[in-house]
Amino acid sequence: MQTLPDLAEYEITGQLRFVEKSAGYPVAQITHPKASGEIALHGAHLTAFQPAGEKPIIFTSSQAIYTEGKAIRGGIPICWPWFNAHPTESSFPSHGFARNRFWNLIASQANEEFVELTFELPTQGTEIWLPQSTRTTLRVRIGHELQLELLSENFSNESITVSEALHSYFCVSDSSQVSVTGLDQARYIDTVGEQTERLQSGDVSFSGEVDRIYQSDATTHILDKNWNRIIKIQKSGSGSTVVWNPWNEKAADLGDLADEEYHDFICVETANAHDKSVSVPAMGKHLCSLIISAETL
Ligand SMILES: O=P(O)(O)OC[C@H]1O[C@@H](O)[C@H](O)[C@@H](O)[C@@H]1O
Repeated sequence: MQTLPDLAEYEITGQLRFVEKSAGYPVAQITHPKASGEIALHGAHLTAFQPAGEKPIIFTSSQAIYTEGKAIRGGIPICWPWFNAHPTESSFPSHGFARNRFWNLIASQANEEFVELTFELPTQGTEIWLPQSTRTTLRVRIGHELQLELLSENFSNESITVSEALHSYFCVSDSSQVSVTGLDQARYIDTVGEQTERLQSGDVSFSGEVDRIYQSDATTHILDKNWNRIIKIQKSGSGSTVVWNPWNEKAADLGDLADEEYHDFICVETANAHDKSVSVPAMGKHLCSLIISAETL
C-alpha cells in the first residue's frame, strides 16, 4: 500500500495533493480551474466530482466508512471482475474484490484542461478469486468532464469472463423528481422481488425501489428539472446499464447511508453484467469507458 511519502512524487503543485482521510487511508484531492474532485486509493474510488461553478455531480454518503476492506458508499465503486454476486461462488465478495482493496497510483499529469491519474490494481493476494495472470488499470481524467477508463488485460493462455460496473452514484435534487432518458425500448432484468424480464417503455422514473439491468450500450441522460440540469452519461465497451435506488426500506438497512439519503442520488451504472459479461481472450484486453458531463437546461 502506498503511503503519503510514496505518493509525494505524483503531487502537482496547486492541482493534486494527497491527504489521509483516516490513518493509513490516503486520498487524492484535485483542485483544477475546470473542476475539483477526490479519489481514494482504496478501490481507486472517486468520491467527488464538481465542475467549477456548478453543483456536485457525484454523490457520496454522509455515513460512508473509510476503512480497508469496506467499499465506500457512493462515488464510483469499481465493481470488478464480477458484478453483484459471483456467478458460482456464493462466499466471494459482492461486486468483486477491486473495490475493497488499495490500488497503486502509477501516473499523474495535468494540463490546462484536466488532471489525470492512473491506478493499477495489485494482484498479490487475489489469486483465490482470480488465478489467471491479469492487469487492471483505471485512468481518471478530471476536467470540465469526468472520464474513466477501466482496462482489463489478460496475460494468461485461457479466456476469462469478466462482469463489471463503473457504479456511479449521481447527485440529484430528489430521486422521486428526476428521470433517466435513453433506455426506451431496452430489455431489462428487474431484480426487485422475483427476477423478471421486461421491456422499458419511455423514461425511467423512481417511486419505489429500482434495481434493473438494462441491455443497452446507449448514452443516457439524467433529467433534473428542479436543478435545471441534465447530466450526460456517454459510454463505450459497455453492453449493460444498471439503474439502482434502494428507496426507503432498503436504505434503512444500509448502515452506511443515512435513512433519507436515498432522495439525494440515483445510480446509473456503466456495466457489463449478466448475459453481457465479457469474454477477455487469452493475451487479450477489454476497455470499458465513461464520460460524464452536465449542462444547464
Ligand atoms: O450494497 P452494495 O454491495 O454496494 O450494492 C448496492 C447495489 O448495487 C447495484 O448495482 C445492484 O444492482 C444492487 O442489487 C445492489 O444492492
